[in-house]
Amino acid sequence: MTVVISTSEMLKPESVSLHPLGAAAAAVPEMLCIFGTGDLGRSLGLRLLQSGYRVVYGSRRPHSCGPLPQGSQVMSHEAAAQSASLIFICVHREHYGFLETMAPHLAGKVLVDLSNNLKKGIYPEPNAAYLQRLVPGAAVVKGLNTLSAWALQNGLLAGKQVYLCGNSAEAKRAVAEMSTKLGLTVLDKGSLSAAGELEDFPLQLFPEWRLPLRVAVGLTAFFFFYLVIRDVVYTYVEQDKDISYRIMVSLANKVFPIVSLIMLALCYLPGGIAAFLQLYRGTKYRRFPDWLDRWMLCRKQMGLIALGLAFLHVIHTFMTPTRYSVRHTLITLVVDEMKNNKTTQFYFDNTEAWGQDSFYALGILGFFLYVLLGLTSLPSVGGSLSWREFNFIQVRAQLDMLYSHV
Ligand SMILES: NC(=O)C1=CN([C@@H]2O[C@H](COP(=O)(O)OP(=O)(O)OC[C@H]3O[C@@H](n4cnc5c(N)ncnc54)[C@H](OP(=O)(O)O)[C@@H]3O)[C@@H](O)[C@H]2O)C=CC1
Ligand SMILES: [Fe+3]
Repeated sequence: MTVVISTSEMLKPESVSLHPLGAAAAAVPEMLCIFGTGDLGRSLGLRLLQSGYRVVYGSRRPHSCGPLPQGSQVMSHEAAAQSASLIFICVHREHYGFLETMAPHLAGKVLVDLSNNLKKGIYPEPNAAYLQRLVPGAAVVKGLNTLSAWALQNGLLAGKQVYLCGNSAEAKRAVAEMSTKLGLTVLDKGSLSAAGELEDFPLQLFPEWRLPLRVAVGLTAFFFFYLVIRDVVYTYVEQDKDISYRIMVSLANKVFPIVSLIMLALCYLPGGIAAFLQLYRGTKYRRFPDWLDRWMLCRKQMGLIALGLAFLHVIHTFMTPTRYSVRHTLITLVVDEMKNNKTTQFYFDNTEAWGQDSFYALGILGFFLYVLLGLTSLPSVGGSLSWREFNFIQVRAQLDMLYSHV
């Protein structure tokens, strides 16, 4: 939809105050400008309109730029810039050149740089610093670049954390106010020199999962090869028996609980080390060493991996009696007994029955406590417990689970 606006209808920049003081000004929704009518521009415009703002697009081709959110206006870059004091730059960095030529029109404006790069280190300076160099008279704010057009389009913003940085406190405040109105939680990352860090965020793939996953894969590989050699290869060499089929279930079912318990220990160990370190240093106001910091930051992920492996262990254990090899062994035993007309193997051993049932009962209890630990670690659940309640469940569940399993 294209709405061409006459100059008289356009709001003059003086009247577009970011902090409307008068009641009259408050009645007119604030006008925000978006440069670029691509994916991000359109989704952001839609969200802003739904949050009660008015939106004007600045485009190279205002008359043929395709469908835009209903209620928005579209003009040339210059005209659009005049009607708002906050401008979102939804254009790729490669095309920033045109902003330099229109720098006089942008003096005194707040420019929000949302751009991302495809790879780290393609450009010598961050996109936002480049933009500030092209338009020195404007206040550049880097931020919101971790949002996606998809999330904006679908309104998946509530409580999502976004980062901002910029040299002008006033400009940052204006962008932060707007972001809060969209339902976002804003974290100020300081001056524009943090822009590079912000531009790297979207390029990271689950950063807090990397270390726990590496540890889990490393441990799994180690125990797997150890058990293959100890159980399969050794049996083959010593007894000339091929039991390699056991790799799939029996062996895996030995690896899962081992790695799971180690991961669980690794999840709670750094908390203990940190507490000892604080006692040793006599203060809690000194930074932990880097390795401990990194370890502490991925505790939740370690715990979740431990829970996942425990879950696999449960499924494998319940599946054991249904396996061909187990059924074959049992049937062979029965047939042998019948052939020899003996029933020595098949008297009912009460102790054995007690043993197995207790084994399963404790296993189920252990797994239940594991899940309880996992659930209380979720922020939404943990947040509803008092510190004492949280501590009680965490400590008790850990101890009981270890006892029940060992
Ligand atoms: N898509 C996403 O999910 C996200 C994108 N971003 C960032 O937002 C920016 C835009 O992304 P996106 O909307 O996906 O890209 P698109 O390619 O969809 O849109 C870019 C827009 O820029 C304008 N443009 C293109 N070439 C030029 C030029 N030479 N001079 C001036 N304007 C030009 C066009 O608008 P017009 O024709 O109206 O001038 C075009 O629609 C990028 O920097 C990207 O990194 C950041 C976070 C998420
Ligand atoms: Fe077990």
